[in-house]
Amino acid sequence: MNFKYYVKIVLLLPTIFIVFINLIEGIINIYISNTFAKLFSLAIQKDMEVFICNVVTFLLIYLIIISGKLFFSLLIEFFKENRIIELKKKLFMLFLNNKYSLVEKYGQGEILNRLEQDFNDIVKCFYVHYSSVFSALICLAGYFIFLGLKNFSLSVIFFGLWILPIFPLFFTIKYMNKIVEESHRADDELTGFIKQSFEGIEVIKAYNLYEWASLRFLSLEEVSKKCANEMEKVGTIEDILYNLCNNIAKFGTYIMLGLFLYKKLITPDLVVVFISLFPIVIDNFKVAAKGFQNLRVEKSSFERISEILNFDIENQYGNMIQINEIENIVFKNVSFSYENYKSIFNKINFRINKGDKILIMGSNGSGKTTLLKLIMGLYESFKGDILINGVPLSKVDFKSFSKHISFIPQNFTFFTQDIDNNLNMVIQGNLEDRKRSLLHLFGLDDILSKKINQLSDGQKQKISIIRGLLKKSSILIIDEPTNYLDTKSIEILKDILCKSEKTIIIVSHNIELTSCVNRIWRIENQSVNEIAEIY
Ligand SMILES: Nc1ncnc2c1ncn2[C@@H]1O[C@H](COP(=O)(O)OP(=O)(O)OP(=O)(O)O)[C@@H](O)[C@H]1O
Repeated sequence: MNFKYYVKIVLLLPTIFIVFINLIEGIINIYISNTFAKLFSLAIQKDMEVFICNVVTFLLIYLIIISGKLFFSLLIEFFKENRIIELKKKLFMLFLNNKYSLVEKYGQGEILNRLEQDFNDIVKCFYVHYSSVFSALICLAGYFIFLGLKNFSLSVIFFGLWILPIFPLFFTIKYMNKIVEESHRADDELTGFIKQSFEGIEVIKAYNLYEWASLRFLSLEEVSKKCANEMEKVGTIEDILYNLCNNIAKFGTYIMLGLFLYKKLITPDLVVVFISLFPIVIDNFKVAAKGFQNLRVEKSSFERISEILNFDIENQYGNMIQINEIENIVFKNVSFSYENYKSIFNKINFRINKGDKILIMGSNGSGKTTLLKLIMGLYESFKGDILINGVPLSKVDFKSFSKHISFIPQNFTFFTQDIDNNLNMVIQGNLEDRKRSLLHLFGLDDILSKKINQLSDGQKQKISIIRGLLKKSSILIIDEPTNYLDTKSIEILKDILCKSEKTIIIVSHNIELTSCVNRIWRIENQSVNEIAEIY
């Protein structure tokens, strides 16, 4: 036979079978309800006490299930709200406490949204999972106490039949997991692209990228839709298999009940209870099995959150050695690479002494900024030793260390729109005069009335430099300060750096700055070479 037809028949068979079973079920239902009515009146007449007892116990099981579900939902809500706040707080504290690797690992900015979403998914999954397992267990317990004590082997046979429908779910779990993961990825990419487009709308307009952006959106949307379709397909197959097994179990139950009733092994009121319990047990098992399925899908989210919630800030960052003054910073055989990327530094060695003025040079991407961040103690995942006054970085209290460091980054990071606030937040004591004189020196006298986003890039760079100069610190670390500066401003900066008594580490391609440094380093081939030492 043609393979295609064969496949079609195999796929059609379950549907035909389900229609057939439903048909028979309908006929049986009419017959059973008819018979029940007769048997009931007989049962009530025969043993009213047993009948009432059975019905009350059955109602009790229902009550426990409903109140249990309510209890679980309240518990989870309580747990969720508290944990989400705890999660945010912990994240914030972790980032403040120099767990910089986390920022690098999960991406700045995105992490909070991502983790909160993960967390909500997990809580939802846990709620569904736990409350259904709870309901299924109560139901089963009631079932065995209620019926099992009267006829244990009979109860086991029915139990075996009733759990039959959940087996197909376990076969689809693996495939479903893969599709759900792909779907998450596709959704993330689509959302990321929309966000990028919003942020980069100027570029899209300036370069006339409407068509490209629309096409990119459509292609990402298509992938997203494809995943959603796949999920729906697997869901349908899952439903067909579930319904098939469900009907087989129902069919088997009815036949056996009829048989036992005929042989007088059970009483008619027990038959009613068996039939009423059937959908409760099966439905809860199904939801519980689905809960397991979701739990597996959410495993990676769960791991991410656990890593953060289980991180013991007190132990990790408590009892650290305080740094009162930085005498020297020593790198011994330090190697570093960003997670899963090729090595940036391979066994580098150097010593920075108090009062050194070091210029770091190197081609784009050679690792200059990375080296500055390593010196500032921002990364924890390096190999080798970084020693502050001879103390390993891992034992140094980060806050007491960073107090001595001032950093002028390559990009402009400001925390409020108010220029004066951005400067004042780093100032200790009364430095109003110094602030005014620096602003004057860089030609920014009337700037304080403006907002950050009203400044030109050169003016922003100057504010960033002034902020770095205003912080009371013994080490000044500067990353490419001259990108947007005019020649006059470069001269002013050079003059300030030359006169400064601070330890200065400066990354720059600007050769003019060499005149006021005593050491020049070049980064190449994953190593740091001292190319000049000037006394
Ligand atoms: N977060 C990161 N994850 C992975 N790789 C990174 C990350 N940050 C930087 N890199 C890579 O590390 C290398 C060094 O980057 P770094 O910014 O230190 O270079 P740089 O010498 O300062 O460059 P530039 O002169 O362009 O500013 C580059 O190849 C870069 O692609």
